[in-house]
Amino acid sequence: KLGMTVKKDDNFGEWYSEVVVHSEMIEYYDISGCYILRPQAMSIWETLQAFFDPEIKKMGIKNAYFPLFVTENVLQKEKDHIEGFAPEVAWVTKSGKSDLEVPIAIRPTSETVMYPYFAKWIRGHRDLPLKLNQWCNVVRWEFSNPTPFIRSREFLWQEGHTAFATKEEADQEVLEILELYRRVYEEYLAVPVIKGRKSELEKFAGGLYTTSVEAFIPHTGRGIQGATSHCLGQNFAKMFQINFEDDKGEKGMVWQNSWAYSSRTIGVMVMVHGDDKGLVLPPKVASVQVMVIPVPYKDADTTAIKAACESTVKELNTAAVRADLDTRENYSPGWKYSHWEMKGIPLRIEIGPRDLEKSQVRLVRRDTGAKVDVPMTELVEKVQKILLSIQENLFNTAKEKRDACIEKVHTWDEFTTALNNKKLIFAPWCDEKEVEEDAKARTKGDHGAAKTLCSPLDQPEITEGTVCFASGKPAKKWTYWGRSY
Ligand SMILES: O=C1CCCN[C@@H]1CCCn1cnc2cc(F)c(Cl)cc2c1=O
Ligand SMILES: [Mg+2]
Repeated sequence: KLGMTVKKDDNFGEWYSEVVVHSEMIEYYDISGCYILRPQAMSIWETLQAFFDPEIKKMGIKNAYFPLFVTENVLQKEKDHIEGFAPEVAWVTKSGKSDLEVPIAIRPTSETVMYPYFAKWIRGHRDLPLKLNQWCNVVRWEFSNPTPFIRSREFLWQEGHTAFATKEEADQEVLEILELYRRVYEEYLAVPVIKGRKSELEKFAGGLYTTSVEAFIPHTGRGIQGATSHCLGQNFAKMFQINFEDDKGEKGMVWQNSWAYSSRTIGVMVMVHGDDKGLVLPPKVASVQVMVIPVPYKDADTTAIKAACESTVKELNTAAVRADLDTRENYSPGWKYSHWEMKGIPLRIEIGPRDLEKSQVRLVRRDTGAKVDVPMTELVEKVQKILLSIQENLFNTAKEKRDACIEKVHTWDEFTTALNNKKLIFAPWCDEKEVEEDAKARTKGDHGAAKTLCSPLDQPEITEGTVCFASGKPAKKWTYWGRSY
């Protein structure tokens, strides 16, 4: 395989496409907007699932699996739920040569698939809370620029759908799930995110309120929604007649939530950490954390070197470090270094004749390129420490870069300047829908309009007299604004 040819600073879109393909995470497919997830990508997906699934089970959520297909009349159940989404619904209209009697939609999300059965299963308050999740794919036939992991016509996600007797229970779960999403990004993918609430304009129209974790890509100056946790209120309970008899014998409607993260998480990680050598994997999601490479010298004892590599891998694997070795003779050490750097392996171990003599190995970090010689007797402890340090360094570096992009503004002029400087804008806002709509209209351009990303749950104080940057009205919230994916 050729090396990287595009630099991250020169052409981000082409760089990104090259990284995901050359790191062997993605293979492009002959249907636009569809991508093959190769093992490295799938193993990251599985690692995140291995964290998230037990966590939601601890919260009493059970996995189920609902059909991929939904009938037209059920999908159309509620106009405002699918308002504007209709063009992206994919339909099955034939089987073999014959047309289907009634066209069948492929789920773009599963509210309308699930909620008729929630109505059937929920009768009394003893049937509550009902808390289901499914790990599945969904299809949205979008036409705006398809991007591997970030925007694809089919993607993997988990979608949680829960129903409670009281709003308080729903409100609490929304935030518990949001904290899990923060952990997926910050503890596993080493990507800093902001927990916040979506504006009335940006929220899920079918719900009561939407919370999200928002990431930011400094290179493009664009925000990206990382995951979302909605409180649906009783909107869907009304639509689908999901009510129950409470303990006083009265009929009440349930309070619902729905929440999701998707394979988009992987793309955000690539964008944030990748560099001009290719992918950079945080150790916690790296299927191989350490690659051991023999450095044979012309007359050196290659057998002894190979044996040392094998015992090094064995020792690391015994200590639950995911290590592998590359002893292929038809590739030079140099070729292997750039190959495994391209694949994002966090740590490389080189073992040559000099290392053998001194009973040491050379460790090379993928994040900083730093090299350190370590006595073989201290191998495991040093490798474990360095892997932790790489995980932390990736997060801290990403956080510093993200924070350096944050610009606090107070006026419209400061806002537009910051926007054109690709900043993540933090502004006092009157929280009025028309003002956001107006700001969007005024910032329309070939880079896309500015929009609210979220109002952080952790709100700074609004000092007396602070006015909205756009309308001049009294400010109600500090809100992050920017262009987004
Ligand atoms: O974001 C989540 C968490 C997990 C469950 N779903 C919600 C809302 C999804 C919004 N949404 C998003 N996209 C959609 C696309 C569509 F074609 C149709 Cl018909 C509906 C929707 C739609 O409702
Ligand atoms: Mg969409």
